[in-house]
Amino acid sequence: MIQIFKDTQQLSQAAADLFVQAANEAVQEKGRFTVALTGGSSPIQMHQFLAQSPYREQVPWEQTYIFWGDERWVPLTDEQSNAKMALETLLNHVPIPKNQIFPMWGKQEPEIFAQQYEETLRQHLGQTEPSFDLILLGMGDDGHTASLFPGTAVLQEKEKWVVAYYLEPKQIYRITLTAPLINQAKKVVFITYGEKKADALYEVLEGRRNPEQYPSQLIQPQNEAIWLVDEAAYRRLSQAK
Ligand SMILES: O=C1O[C@H](COP(=O)(O)O)[C@@H](O)[C@H](O)[C@H]1O
Repeated sequence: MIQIFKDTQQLSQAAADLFVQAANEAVQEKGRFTVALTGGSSPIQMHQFLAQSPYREQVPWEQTYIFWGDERWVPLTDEQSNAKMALETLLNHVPIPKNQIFPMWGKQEPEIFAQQYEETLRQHLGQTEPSFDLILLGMGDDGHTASLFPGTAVLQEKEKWVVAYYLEPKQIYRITLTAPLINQAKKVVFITYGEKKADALYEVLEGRRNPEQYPSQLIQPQNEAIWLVDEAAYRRLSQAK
């Protein structure tokens, strides 16, 4: 499902609304809410809404468990850290217990950390049908999502939930949830805006199937993904209609 917004403020507010709704539904149903945040710049405005009234009071923070969809393998003090961004724009401003926040960063080797993160997820996502209540995703100009980058081996992963690997072009380790786990989520929301995303958005949603080049095509959750896009990102799709 695609929802189109005039500007990033309206789009980010809609994302915050979906967050509040998913959180309350999950807590009503089973007493807790598990969510994976996205990194990059796209979620910042949504975080700022959630950190302020009236949104701040509408989220059951005491019952919320925060994970990440992906991370650059850098300490929490590094400007590249997705967790640092989320702490500064959202998590440091809301009453969430600190032991319910699970950044993708540790002192061990990234591959070992990935295995341990998966074990932690297995303890939190439920036994019978393990799934996140909500996964937020962004999309890069190249069609990547989380750290599922074009042409990487992680795109073929069928078993593991979390994978760390060296991303040669960017000269950095990345750690990411895999498509099989993302697709088990109860709700997946993409936050995508800006002219620079227009070509990739078109290819992902209307182009021929080619997830090696456009990994966002791998995201096909049991319940349809919700794409929140602005008019600039939607431009090529609107021309095609
Ligand atoms: O590297 C990453 O990029 C994508 C897209 O970032 P954005 O700045 O265009 O929003 C992001 O979704 C991912 O979490 C991040 O690690």
